[in-house]
Amino acid sequence: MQQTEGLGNGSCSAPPLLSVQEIVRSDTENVPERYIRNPGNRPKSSDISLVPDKELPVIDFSLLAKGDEDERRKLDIINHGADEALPKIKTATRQFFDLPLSEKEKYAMPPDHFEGYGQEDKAEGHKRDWNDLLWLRTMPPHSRNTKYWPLAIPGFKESMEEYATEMQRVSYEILGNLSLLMGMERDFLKELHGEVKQGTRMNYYPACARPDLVFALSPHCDNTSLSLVLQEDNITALQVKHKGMWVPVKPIPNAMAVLLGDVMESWSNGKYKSLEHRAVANMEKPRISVVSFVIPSNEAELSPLKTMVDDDHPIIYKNGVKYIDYLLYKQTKEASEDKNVNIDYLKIEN
Ligand SMILES: O=C(O)CCC(=O)C(=O)O
Ligand SMILES: [Fe+2]
Repeated sequence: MQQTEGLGNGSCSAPPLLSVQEIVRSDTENVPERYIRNPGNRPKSSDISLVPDKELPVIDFSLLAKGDEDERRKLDIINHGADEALPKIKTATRQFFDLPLSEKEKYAMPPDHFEGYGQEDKAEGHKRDWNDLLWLRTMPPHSRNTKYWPLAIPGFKESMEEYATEMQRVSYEILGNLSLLMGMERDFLKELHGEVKQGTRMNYYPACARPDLVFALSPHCDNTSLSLVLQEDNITALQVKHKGMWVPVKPIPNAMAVLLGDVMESWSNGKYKSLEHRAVANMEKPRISVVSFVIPSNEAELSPLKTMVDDDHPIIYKNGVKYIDYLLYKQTKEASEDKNVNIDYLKIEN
């Protein structure tokens, strides 16, 4: 089996660029050792082609925006009004990954950085995901690092700007509704973020000859307040953990999945759980996804809201953990341990 890992430009100082897309380009059967999970940590064969047996809740955003109580607290969202932005960002994502490696390399993620083109950081000896990505800071506009933006692709900038604006609008509406659900004023959660940051992650998962041996994306929780996942139509690959079982999230064309993250679990004193999720690979065709992350400022405090704590709901999450401290802890752990680090760091018991 040919090993195509570490596609560098040959110079000693440049870090090797890893790309699963390049691995399968020359040999579609190739699954290098570093991607093969140890037995016991593989997707169960029956989990790879999970057929949704029940419908996940679908939020009609137009009802949510009108203040409809029943629409609050659901999972997939439709009628969000971003109908033009979504297909455009999918096209832009495909166009980026279709570029030759020599072009994509121009946007390569430097070592120990999360922004740019590459793969998620994993320490030596730890298994990699069957995933290449482009991670960009997208909001606020002054945070954009355009050296990582593939501006040579016609229309990329406009598509990304439109998508970023639309995702910000949708996120604020969701945060507003969650604030009301938690007994606070509409603007409360948004303001708790400090300056609200938005990151966009474009994912590419090539077809894989052995989806039973790899994870497209390891099980994880997002370190966000919430994440909006735009999926490829017609491929069911995203799975969420519900009552100990992996449940597939069947894509609804032009809808997004809303995943609450660790920050919301802490703010809600555990009422709204950070959703564990993962993606499985498939043999037939490549898949893309685009994720919009809602991220608090470094100084934002992760403490349960006063309205979420009473005699029946004693405080179980710490007060006053700075977002940056939590993030650094989680990043160090995730890179050095081949497992999902859960939210325990934020719990008082720990
Ligand atoms: O590709 C997907 O469906 C999920 C992506 C995801 O969870 C992430 O990028 O954090
Ligand atoms: Fe995620």
